[in-house]
Amino acid sequence: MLELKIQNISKHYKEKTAADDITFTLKNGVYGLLGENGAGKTTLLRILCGILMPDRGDVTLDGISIRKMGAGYRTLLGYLPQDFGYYPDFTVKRYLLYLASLKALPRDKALVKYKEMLELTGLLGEEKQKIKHLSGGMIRRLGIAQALLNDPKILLLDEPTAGLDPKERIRFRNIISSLGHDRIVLLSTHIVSDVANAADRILIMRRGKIMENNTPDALIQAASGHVWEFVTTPAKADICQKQFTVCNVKTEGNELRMRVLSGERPFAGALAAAPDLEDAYLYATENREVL
Ligand SMILES: Nc1ncnc2c1ncn2[C@@H]1O[C@H](COP(=O)(O)OP(=O)(O)OP(=O)(O)O)[C@@H](O)[C@H]1O
Repeated sequence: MLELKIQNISKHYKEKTAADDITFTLKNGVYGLLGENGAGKTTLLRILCGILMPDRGDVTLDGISIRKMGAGYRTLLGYLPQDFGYYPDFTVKRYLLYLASLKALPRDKALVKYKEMLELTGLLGEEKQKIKHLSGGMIRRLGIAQALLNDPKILLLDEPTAGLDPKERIRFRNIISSLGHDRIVLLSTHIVSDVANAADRILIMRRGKIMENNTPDALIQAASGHVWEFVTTPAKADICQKQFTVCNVKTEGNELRMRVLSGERPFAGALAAAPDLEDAYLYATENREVL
């Protein structure tokens, strides 16, 4: 099993710190990289791809620096950038075969592989369609198809569900879940539900640092006892918004059902609620200064 080690990685853009002494190890499985916009996710993924040099630290695969591996590393890698470049006038088939040739796949293998990828991503039948005529969701699926052409052992996906409707998100999540058995999959997103079911581990990134690296269950467990629900009036809800981190608000007739984070029971009538991963993410990031 491959072991991708990220060791003391730092990256600065002028005075901005995008990666701040990051250390963690990836093995086979699906990892969700969660963080708000600007947390440093894209920077980290680009460093893992070897297309961005860190100021400090190193990334090693089975003990060998990826800088030294060069092209050998790239053959093991599949990458879906946030804004992946595609050619609007290319057909789906031409695009995938073109990408396969860039990845140095022999033609006969490419012809088999591109069909397999179309099947996996639900695009079979769209071969002759020009990319500019595909929906946003189909283009994203085409993005994952190209990233998988060389059967990569390391798959890096940067915000793959951005702009997708709920049905496409579910479709995408199902594809991701099926991929983590025999490879490293790292998926960056700021949407918790994108990784809630698919990820074996969750990395939470904030201001260039990895604040948490744990299983979803362990994160949920840590938030246990800190999530409360109660029904209140709109006027009182305003006060609560200022007092607590609010996980959710739902209208119930003239009143509001609030779900908040609190170290102790906020009111006599508040009931302890079982945390979900969204609550756990808020709990892990709320009021915690990044050291
Ligand atoms: N080329 C650059 N020059 C200057 N600052 C940059 C550059 N690239 C990123 N940054 C800054 O570094 C920080 C991390 O950016 P990055 O794109 O890695 O975050 P992100 O978590 O991927 O955010 P998003 O979800 O918005 O893409 C941000 O504050 C960003 O403005």
